Amino acid sequence: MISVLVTGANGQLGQCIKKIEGNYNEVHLYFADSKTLDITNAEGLKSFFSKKSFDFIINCAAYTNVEQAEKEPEKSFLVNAHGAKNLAEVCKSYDITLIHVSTDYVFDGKKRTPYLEADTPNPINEYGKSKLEGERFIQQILEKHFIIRTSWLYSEFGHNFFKTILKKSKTEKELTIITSETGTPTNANDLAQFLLEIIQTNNDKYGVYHFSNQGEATWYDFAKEILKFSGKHESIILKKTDNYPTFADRPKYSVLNKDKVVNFFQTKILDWKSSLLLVDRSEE
Ligand SMILES: NC(=O)C1=CN([C@@H]2O[C@H](COP(=O)(O)OP(=O)(O)OC[C@H]3O[C@@H](n4cnc5c(N)ncnc54)[C@H](OP(=O)(O)O)[C@@H]3O)[C@@H](O)[C@H]2O)C=CC1
Ligand SMILES: Cc1cn([C@H]2C[C@H](O)[C@@H](COP(=O)(O)OP(=O)(O)O[C@H]3O[C@@H](C)C(=O)[C@@H](O)[C@H]3O)O2)c(=O)[nH]c1=O
Repeated sequence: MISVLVTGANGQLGQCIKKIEGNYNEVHLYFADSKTLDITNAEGLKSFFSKKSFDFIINCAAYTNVEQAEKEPEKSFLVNAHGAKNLAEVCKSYDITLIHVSTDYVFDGKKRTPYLEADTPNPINEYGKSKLEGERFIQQILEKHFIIRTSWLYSEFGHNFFKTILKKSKTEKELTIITSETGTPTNANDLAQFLLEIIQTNNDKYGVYHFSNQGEATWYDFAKEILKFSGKHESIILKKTDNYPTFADRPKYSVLNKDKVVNFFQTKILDWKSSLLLVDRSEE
């Protein structure tokens, strides 16, 4: 039995992992939410790990409010950088492999072809800067790590663009959506499955990997497909804009190149539009 701790378990990705728990008989998952295990509390972590043992940690704990991070960057750094550092230290002490989730927002968006793992990050907002610092702490402290950068996560759980558009479509007749940012919407259920596949392969190909769904879209394209998905595309006016006012800057282009995960893990990745159709409709 492989013993795995999932931190930040009540978040979007944590809940997607919980949903598929039953498909992996050889993996025992222990779910810890932010109250049970605060990754910023180094002493609390030491006490927790002195009583329990794990082979892997999947770190789903993060500060993910991109807008708010501009106003309180210290909170974003506390969780995304120092929390990640604390976990790396614990993993080193107890010989645990850390699977850490990071973001396309570590890039500045100046490229026009999909970002490779070898491309130099240059985040343009506080959330992205804090996530990059977290990556760097892990790389400095711990050999046995997988850093999985993903993008534009959505699912039936938590807060995400998909759910925002569904909610807005219930009360508003018209939506205005940005066309000047291109990336790849990623079904968090697909990512959850990939993370458990990494554990199952039990390999030592440590390092940084990019995982998202295939293809690319603007937020406008994504909103259009969400409205189609919910059958609202004929009743709501969808307007394009290239300037939606926000506190945080976002990369204009953040599509991730997935060749490395496809080659190393032989994983099959769905196109973003096909995967959107598979989201659980009961939560709508
Ligand atoms: N959402 C997205 O679009 C994307 C996310 N990512 C990355 O994917 C990962 C998962 O994201 P997602 O599931 O969407 O995020 P969520 O915001 O849905 O979940 C994050 C979870 O972390 C918990 N958390 C916050 N602070 C702490 C802490 N100090 N100790 C323990 N837990 C804490 C939160 O708990 P509480 O609510 O109680 O604070 C929450 O349950 C993150 O690393 C994120 O950076 C990458 C690309 C895109
Ligand atoms: C709600 C809304 C947003 N937008 C714009 C604002 C912004 O530029 C873009 C995305 O909006 P959001 O704020 O929902 O998404 P955002 O929080 O930026 O999403 C990001 O979250 C973090 C956690 C990540 O790691 C990223 O990969 C990415 O998923 O869409 C519109 O144009 N119209 C709208 O009605």
